[in-house]
Amino acid sequence: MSINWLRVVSPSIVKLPPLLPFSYSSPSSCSCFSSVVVAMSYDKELTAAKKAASLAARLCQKVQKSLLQSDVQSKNDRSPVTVADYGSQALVSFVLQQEFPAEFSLVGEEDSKDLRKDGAQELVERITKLVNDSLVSDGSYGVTLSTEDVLKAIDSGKSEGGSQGRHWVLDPIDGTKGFLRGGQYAIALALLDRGKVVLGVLACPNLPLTPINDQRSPNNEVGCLFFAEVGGGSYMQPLDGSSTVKVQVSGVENPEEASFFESYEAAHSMHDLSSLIAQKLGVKAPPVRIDSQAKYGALSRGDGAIYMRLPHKGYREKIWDHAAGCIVVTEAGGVVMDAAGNPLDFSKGKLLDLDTGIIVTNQKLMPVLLKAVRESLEEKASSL
Ligand SMILES: Nc1ncnc2c1ncn2[C@@H]1O[C@H](COP(=O)(O)OS(=O)(=O)O)[C@@H](OP(=O)(O)O)[C@H]1O
Ligand SMILES: [Mg+2]
Repeated sequence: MSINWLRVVSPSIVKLPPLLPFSYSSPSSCSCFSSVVVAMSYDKELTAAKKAASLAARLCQKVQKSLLQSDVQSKNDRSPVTVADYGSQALVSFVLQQEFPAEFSLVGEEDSKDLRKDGAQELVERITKLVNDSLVSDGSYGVTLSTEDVLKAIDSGKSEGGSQGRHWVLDPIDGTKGFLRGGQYAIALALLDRGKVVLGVLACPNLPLTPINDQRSPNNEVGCLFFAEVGGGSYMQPLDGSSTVKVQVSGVENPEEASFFESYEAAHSMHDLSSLIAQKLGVKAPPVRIDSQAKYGALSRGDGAIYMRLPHKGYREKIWDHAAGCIVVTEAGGVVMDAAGNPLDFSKGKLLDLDTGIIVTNQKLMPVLLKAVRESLEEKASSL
């Protein structure tokens, strides 16, 4: 890796030290894991998670490429994302089970119910072919899966998670709308150990390797893999597996200089509320709207300083939409909280039990962001 390349990428990306062999006490502000010191290494799990997510990313890239090249694709045809979603979950599940046959539990977004219905056979065959092609190109396992093997691998994701034992947490394609649009999406994989997120991997096939909106360096090269292990920092490498860099969140202290991320889809986050909060903070830059947990990845390397996710009333957040992103950001020095200032609790099963929304920023900006969020929520409530 050349130092010049590092300089171009971002001032907040610094040279890579070797990965630490053991985890150590986490910063008290970190919301993803325990403040108890646990001398535990998850290196083997991290290596497997990176491999699984990278393979799944390649599978998804292949499907998205053919989707975008196809001019007969109807706007409402969700079959490409369906095939890639299930294929990604089957592949990740298969790889993790091969690596950890003794102890395996996966909380995945998908299950095979719809695939077992009449008329789904052709879909299942397409998924199986994609998975087998990926396994052949990897060459590690020397097996060919049957359609039933693939359905079983998908269904291994039925765990409920919780506060006991270890559970993998997977969003096989986070940002399905972005995937269909040709925009951002992510394969998000995390490991919970006794209810705490201890590692996370975010494969973002369409995220530029250089900072988003950087006028000086064109975003020609895309495909980022972010990964973090508790106590070991956050890292990014190109999806092709070359040079790794350590990443850090933005050090911006003046909110006027901060730019913020939010969901691309207005249905997923209240853009009017985030705009009010940004106004209170004096943020000058317009919002950066991108799909999926690619937002956490981009924030972890300092592309922007704030991420606000403020779903409409009644929406319940799922752990697979935040677990990997949360540890990637906290290990990069950031803070992830709900809108009331509580850390996220991943030990309660598939759902997060939280107040109003999720906000993410660096340690310096969090108090002012929380204040602006509280005031804006009060104003919104009194105007109803
Ligand atoms: N109504 C509503 N409110 C809030 N969030 C919702 C809602 N509906 C869905 N989702 C979840 O949002 C995930 C997509 O993440 P983003 O909102 O960051 O990206 S995007 O703007 O939708 O593209 C998306 O993840 P995927 O389903 O994996 O794509 C959903 O889990
Ligand atoms: Mg999702």
